[in-house]
Amino acid sequence: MALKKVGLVGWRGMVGSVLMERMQQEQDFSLIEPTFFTTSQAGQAAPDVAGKDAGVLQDAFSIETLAQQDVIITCQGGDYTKQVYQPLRDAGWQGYWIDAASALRMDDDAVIVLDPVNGEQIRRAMAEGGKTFVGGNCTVSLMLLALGGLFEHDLVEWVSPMTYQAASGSGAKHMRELISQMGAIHASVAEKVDDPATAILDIDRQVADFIRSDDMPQQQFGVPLAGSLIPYIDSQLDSGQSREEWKAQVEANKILGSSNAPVPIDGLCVRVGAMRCHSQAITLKLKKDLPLAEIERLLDQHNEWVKVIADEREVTMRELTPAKVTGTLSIPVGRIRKLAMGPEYISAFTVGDQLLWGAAEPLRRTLRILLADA
Ligand SMILES: NC(=O)C1=CN([C@@H]2O[C@H](COP(=O)(O)OP(=O)(O)OC[C@H]3O[C@@H](n4cnc5c(N)ncnc54)[C@H](OP(=O)(O)O)[C@@H]3O)[C@@H](O)[C@H]2O)C=CC1
Ligand SMILES: N[C@@H](CC(=O)OP(=O)(O)O)C(=O)O
Repeated sequence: MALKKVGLVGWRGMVGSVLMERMQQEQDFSLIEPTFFTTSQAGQAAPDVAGKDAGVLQDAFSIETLAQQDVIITCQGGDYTKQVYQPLRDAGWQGYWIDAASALRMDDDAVIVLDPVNGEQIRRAMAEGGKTFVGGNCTVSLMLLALGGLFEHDLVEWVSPMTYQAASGSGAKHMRELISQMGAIHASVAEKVDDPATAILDIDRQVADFIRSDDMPQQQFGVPLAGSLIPYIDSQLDSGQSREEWKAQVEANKILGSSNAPVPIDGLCVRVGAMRCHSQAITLKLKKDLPLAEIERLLDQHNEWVKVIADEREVTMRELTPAKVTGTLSIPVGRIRKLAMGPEYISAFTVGDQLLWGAAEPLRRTLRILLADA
């Protein structure tokens, strides 16, 4: 079956825009007949992608129009998915649904897609008639790409990822607010910063007073992020975990196909003042004592994006940071060493762009697999 008709929902949002860029870079549009949907601008001109006239924007709530698509890719968010997905299926639509939102991830008939880790599972599901494919949570996908070599060889007894998550995970408005907070802090003390004679403790006091004041922009986050951090992401669960922390074990094990005997994965998720790269400091226990060189070899060879960074100061400071990784598909992993707790206890630090591998890239690669296998 030729799967040409692809409907795109959420394409002008932040994740959707990154997806559009990547689809253009990889010439995905040459393989499909795109239809662009909108929840707010139906009838306006569709974007010009790869010189194709895609007509006008279609109503993203029209079950009838959606049902004409072979494939729907949505980055519109969980509320949209909840509103539209089931009525579309109930109307008899048998097409492929590829989604960035978390709403359907843990459904039995949905596969969480991260093909460098579970490509076989994705292809098997497609061959067996699976129609629902959902991108994983960003920290989960980025962790599995970094540590895939150890999971693949069933070497991991447990993992504790402590995250340093970027503002982009909260959305575009939050990214703007982070920059506003940074600018406002500087503006509040600029003269003193420029005067080398000023006492640093005076500057510090003034900055602290400003950050705590009502003048600090915080409409989106509700609290300061710049000059501070937020040790809670997503909603509160009865388990004591945040929902973001809960996702780590359930989603990672679903991707790994180990939900029946899950690898324990649990840690704290923290928002920091990075723009769009999530970092994770990982403690893991191996099932056996392996030489460091072997651990590094397994990690490095797992996929073409992961890159082991030697545990040396200079290269780590240059290569293993959000500033270096942002806007790229690279997944560096470094600070790999044996911890004092024993030879099976390993540390690692990894960074990844949460809009690329963390959100958009697994979706377009799933479309590619579909197009190749159809
Ligand atoms: N942010 C992230 O890191 C991640 C997000 N996701 C998922 O993706 C979903 C979408 O996230 P995100 O891309 O950040 O959401 P955005 O808020 O950037 O975009 C969502 C929608 O808002 C509408 N919109 C209204 N005004 C504008 C505007 N000025 N510019 C662009 N779009 C506008 C668009 O819909 P329309 O054209 O219909 O009006 C757009 O598709 C999330 O809800 C989540 O489920 C998944 C992984 C990571
Ligand atoms: N919760 C993530 C971003 C996100 O959208 O995650 P999910 O797709 O699991 O809802 C963050 O804040 O960094």
